[in-house]
Amino acid sequence: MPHRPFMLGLAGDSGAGKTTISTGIARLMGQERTTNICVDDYHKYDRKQRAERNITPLNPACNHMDILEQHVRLLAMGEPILKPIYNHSTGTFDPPVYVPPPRAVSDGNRMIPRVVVLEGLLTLFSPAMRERYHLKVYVDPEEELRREWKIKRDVAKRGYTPEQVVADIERRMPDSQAYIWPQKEHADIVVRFYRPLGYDPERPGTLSVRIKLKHSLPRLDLTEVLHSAYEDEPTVLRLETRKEADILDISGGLSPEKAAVFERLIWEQLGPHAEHFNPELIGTFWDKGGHSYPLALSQLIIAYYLVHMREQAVQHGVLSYA
Ligand SMILES: Nc1ncnc2c1ncn2[C@@H]1O[C@H](COP(=O)(O)OP(=O)(O)OP(=O)(O)O)[C@@H](O)[C@H]1O
Ligand SMILES: O=C(CO)[C@H](O)[C@H](O)COP(=O)(O)O
Repeated sequence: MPHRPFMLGLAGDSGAGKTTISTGIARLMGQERTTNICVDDYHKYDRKQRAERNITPLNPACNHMDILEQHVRLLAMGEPILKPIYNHSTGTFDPPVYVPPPRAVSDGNRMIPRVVVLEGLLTLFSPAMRERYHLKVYVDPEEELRREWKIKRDVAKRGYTPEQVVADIERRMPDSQAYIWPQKEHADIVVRFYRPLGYDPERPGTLSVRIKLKHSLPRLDLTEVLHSAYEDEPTVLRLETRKEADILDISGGLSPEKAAVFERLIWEQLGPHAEHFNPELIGTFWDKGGHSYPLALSQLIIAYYLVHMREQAVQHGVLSYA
C-alpha cells in the first residue's frame, strides 16, 4: 500500500514566483492532500539579527540547512515534523507547528498519495535534499520581471518601501549569484516567464513562458496541440529539441480555445490520478487578481511530470512502499 508522498522541490530567487506556482499546484492536486512547506521558515536569524550580522537570508549559513534536510527526509518517508515558522509581518519567529504525516489517504477503493511541495530560496541546494524529490523545478523569470514582482509584493505585503527593496536586491546580488542561481543546474524543469514583443505591463496575464525540460524526463506527447498550433498560429506554441534539453515556449497570446486543447491533452496523459485533480483554479496570480494561461499550463505540466517521475521511481525501486 503506497504511503509515501509525491515530493516536489521548487527553488528560485526571492519574488521569482515560487509561491504563485506552488499555490496553483496545490489547488490542482487537491489542497486537502497537499502539504506546502515554505523554506523561509528555516531561517536561523530573525530580521534584526540578520541586519546586525550583515548576512542575507540567501546564504545557507543563515538557515538551518541541517534541520531542513532532516525534515525533507522525514516528510518523504511519510513522517510528521515540528516545523519552525518565520513571520514576514513581524520579522521574527512564531511558535513551531506540528505538520502531520503526509500519508496516503483512501478514496474507498485505493490509496491516493499525498503531495509535499517544498518551495524556497535553497530547496535544491544540497544533495541530501535533491535526492528526496521526485521532481526538481527552478523558477527563473527575466531578472527585470523578478525585481518588479518583488518590489510590488514586498511593499504591499511585507511593509517595505520601494527604495528599501531595491537596495536589498542590490545588497543580496552576490549571494543570489553564489547560492541561488547555480541551483538551476540541478533542476529537471526550468520555468522562465518573459515579456513577449509588444508586451503591455498593464496585462501581466499575457506574459509568455519558456519551459526547459531535461531529456531525462518521460515524454509528454504534445503532437496534437503542436500540430494544430502550427497550422494557424505558428508562434503560439513551439517545441524545440536542443542538445541539453527540450524547450517548450508558450506565448501569452494563446487563445482560451487553444489553451483548453492543450490542457485536455495533458489531462488525458495524467492517467488515473487525473480523477482526483481539479484544474479550475490554476493559473491565477496575486497582482490585480490576474489569470494567465502560460502559468496554468506550467502548473499542469509540473503536475504531469511529478506524477510520472514518482511512478518511475516506484517502478525502479527507488522508492519502496511503506
Ligand atoms: N506568472 C506570473 N505572472 C504575473 N505575476 C506573477 C507571476 N508569478 C508571480 N507573479 C507576481 O510576483 C509576486 C511574487 O511572486 P511569489 O510570491 O510567488 O514569489 P516567491 O518566489 O514565492 O517569493 P519569495 O521567495 O520572496 O517569498 C506575486 O505577488 C505576483 O504578483
Ligand atoms: O528572500 C526572502 C524570501 O521570501 C525574504 O526576504 C526572507 O525570507 C526574509 O524575509 P523578510 O524580508 O520578511 O525579513
